[in-house]
Amino acid sequence: MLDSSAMNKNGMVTTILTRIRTEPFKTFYDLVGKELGRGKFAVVKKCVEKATGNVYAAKFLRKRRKGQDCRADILNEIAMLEAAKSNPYVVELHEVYETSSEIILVLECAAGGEIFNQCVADNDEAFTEADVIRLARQILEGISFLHRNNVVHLDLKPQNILLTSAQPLGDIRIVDFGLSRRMDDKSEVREILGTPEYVAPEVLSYEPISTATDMWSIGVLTYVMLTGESPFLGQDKQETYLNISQVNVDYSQDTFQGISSLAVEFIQSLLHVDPRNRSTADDCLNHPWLNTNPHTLNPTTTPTTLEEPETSQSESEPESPDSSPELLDIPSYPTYPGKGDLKTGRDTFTFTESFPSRPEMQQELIC
Ligand SMILES: Nc1ncnc2c1ncn2[C@@H]1O[C@H](COP(=O)(O)OP(=O)(O)OP(=O)(O)O)[C@@H](O)[C@H]1O
Repeated sequence: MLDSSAMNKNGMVTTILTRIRTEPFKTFYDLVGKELGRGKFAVVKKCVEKATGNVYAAKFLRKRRKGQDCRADILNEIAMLEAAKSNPYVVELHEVYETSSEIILVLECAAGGEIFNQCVADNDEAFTEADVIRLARQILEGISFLHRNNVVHLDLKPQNILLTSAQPLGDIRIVDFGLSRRMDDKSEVREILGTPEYVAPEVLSYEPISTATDMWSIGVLTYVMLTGESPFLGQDKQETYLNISQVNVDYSQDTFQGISSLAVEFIQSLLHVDPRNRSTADDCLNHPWLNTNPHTLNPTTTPTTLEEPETSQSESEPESPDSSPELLDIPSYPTYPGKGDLKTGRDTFTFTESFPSRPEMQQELIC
């Protein structure tokens, strides 16, 4: 459990237990093969520990980003990984090195790559519903562990769920704790960050963030894993935000062809505007969809129309987009968009460009 005294006002923790080594990384590791992946400020490369021959993934994180010192953000990422150390579904942190310009996280290597690849794969390589049930259980066990330890991930998406092997299909590992925060009962965390397609409505409306914020993303993630389509992705970011704030989701039989109605119910239990109405990770683990023999599941018979936005709004729900100050910055509101054949995009953003009404937040999110 993380020590709350080590937490700053935004839920960031910068006190870590891991010793940061300053010897040259290459004295102990050889870089091998091609890059495993990259994000905005990091590149991840496969490496072999010379002493043991063990393979790891070295994540090279730049300390300076857009002219700002972001070492504290990296320490926070390390602290979050430490908090999740004993969970098998969270990537394991082996060692940390530091140079004048970078911090290198030596992580367990998840050799099967991102589940994103299978989400957008052609039919024979795409996940079956039985695969999704098994992987969703693992994701939820990892997330339930994080939430019990007061950690919210805040960037759950198919690019941050990796596989130990792709074929045969292995187990999942949750990665990228760069946006993760510690929650406690005493302080509220409100931040504008995440990846537009996966981000929860309360993030867009600058309401407090909670463990339920991750649960929304799990609803989106499950949708993408089952259908290969991103439920809220619009033609541009504004349309995506509008789709999210109105919970404009296509649950049509066309989209959910051959998928059980229990799966649809499971997703619906997560995609509620009001975070209090969303299932928790433990509720999800008890949901019948994850506890039924996949071979006995019946394909869906859900309606073919777009879901109506939720009508009864509580205090914490954003009101209609017209009265939401953040969304008022959006230049024009499209009417309900036709979804067409949208596939999931892979861009990661912080919302620095899209919320000009919150300069103080933008400053914070420059990293
Ligand atoms: N432990 C790992 N094993 C194998 N591949 C990894 C591992 N960690 C990360 N990767 C690959 O590198 C990519 C980038 O890693 P990660 O998301 O942690 O970087 P990031 O810079 O924090 O990303 P972002 O800009 O999305 O915040 C991942 O999507 C994945 O493809």
